[in-house]
Amino acid sequence: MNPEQPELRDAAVVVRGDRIVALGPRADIDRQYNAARTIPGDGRVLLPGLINGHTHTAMTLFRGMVDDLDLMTWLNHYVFPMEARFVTPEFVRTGTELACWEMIRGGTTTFVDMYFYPDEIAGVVDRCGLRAVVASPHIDYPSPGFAGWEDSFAAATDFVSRWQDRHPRITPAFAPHAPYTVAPAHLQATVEKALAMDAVISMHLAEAPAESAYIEENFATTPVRHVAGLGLYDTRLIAAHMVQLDAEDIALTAAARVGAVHNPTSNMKLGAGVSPVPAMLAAGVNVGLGTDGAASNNDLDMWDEIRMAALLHKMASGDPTALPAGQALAMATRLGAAAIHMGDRIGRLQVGMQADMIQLDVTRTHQLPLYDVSSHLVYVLGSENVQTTIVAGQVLMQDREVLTLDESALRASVHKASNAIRRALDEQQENE
Ligand SMILES: CSC[C@H]1O[C@@H](n2cnc3c(O)ncnc32)[C@H](O)[C@@H]1O
Ligand SMILES: [Zn+2]
Repeated sequence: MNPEQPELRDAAVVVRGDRIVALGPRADIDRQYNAARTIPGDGRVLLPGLINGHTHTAMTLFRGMVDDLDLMTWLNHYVFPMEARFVTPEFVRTGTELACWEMIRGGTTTFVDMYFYPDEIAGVVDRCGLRAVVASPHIDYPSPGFAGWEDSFAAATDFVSRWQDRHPRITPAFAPHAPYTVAPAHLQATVEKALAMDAVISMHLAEAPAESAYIEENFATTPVRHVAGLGLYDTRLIAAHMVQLDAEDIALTAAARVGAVHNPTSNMKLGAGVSPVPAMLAAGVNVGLGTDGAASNNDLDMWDEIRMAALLHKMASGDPTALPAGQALAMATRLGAAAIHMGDRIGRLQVGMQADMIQLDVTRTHQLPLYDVSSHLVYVLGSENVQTTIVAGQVLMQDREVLTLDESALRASVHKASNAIRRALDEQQENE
């Protein structure tokens, strides 16, 4: 994933503290360094850790709650009411731990989260060792813990000011929900605060036809031009979805260096449409990949997203050369890092970069033979091949054992939280 350096075979990487300090042929490294600890790499591919550019981690507890609906029905009739009823700090702690467990097992080392009770999320990130952008949500309607815009925006501002530059692996951010749930004046207020505090903004943008219709009817423009006109394109914006775009929107996005995060599984499942990813990449937009929440996916497996993206754009364009394997892989690593405004720190195996790395086993009989590494990673392997997950030089999983979370305690908490949700779903079914 370092475009200047070809794939290395029989190589070694040296880590000191949280950084990569050397990499090259194993024989050279062995001569120059006397490592205190060595992790063998025979039969394994070493890659930069995967970057999930858009998710709602605690929604793992809503996995499979309701399926096969369009975005607005799913949100307004099911998700928002269930969130109002069940989302508490404890719910978020358990759901985020479950998500982090799944991400560590699947080789995701960085994620961008937008969910309620962000201090709980930051606490889990601190303990489990992952890296995250934790974005504090604000929305014009009542949401868990808040009556509406005023208090949710005040809490987001407080969260960003308390976490900015405080933790080496946690980046706080603002999260206005979407252009159809946050008024223009409130989006402008977010821009002012984010610029003053040098903070990132993460938001849903141009996701589905209903959003475009609402913005066209109320503001006579597209969602992208609407938010760009309010100043969001002058900030370090991470725009999730970016499906409903025209050529002018794409040019604006490229020029503003706005990061776009493509969520192929969620877009397909909610019938939101096909994001013009090949056109964005051709225009120079940094396009990353995300899972969205487990309630619209229904997992947080980035290998699925990589493969879905590579296949979806071939099918949608009728062009089998669209989004080749290497480009799909770059979207989950190097390009994804740039899309979330962290391209100087993560996404590449290179001296000076953070030591966020994963090892995949490539020796399983049913997955043989291996001819081309990129092709194999995208079209053959999956999360079950990830053997080792390392973030900032700390080993979070070795030989598929997660070292930083307690699996049996986590299973008990998930059981407790999901029992209450199951009872509510049963009641709802009885009343329908
Ligand atoms: C304010 S961010 C958290 C908020 O977003 C909701 N959400 C989850 N997935 C999506 C999506 O694809 N589009 C729009 N909103 C989404 C989530 O349920 C929370 O309420
Ligand atoms: Zn989302």
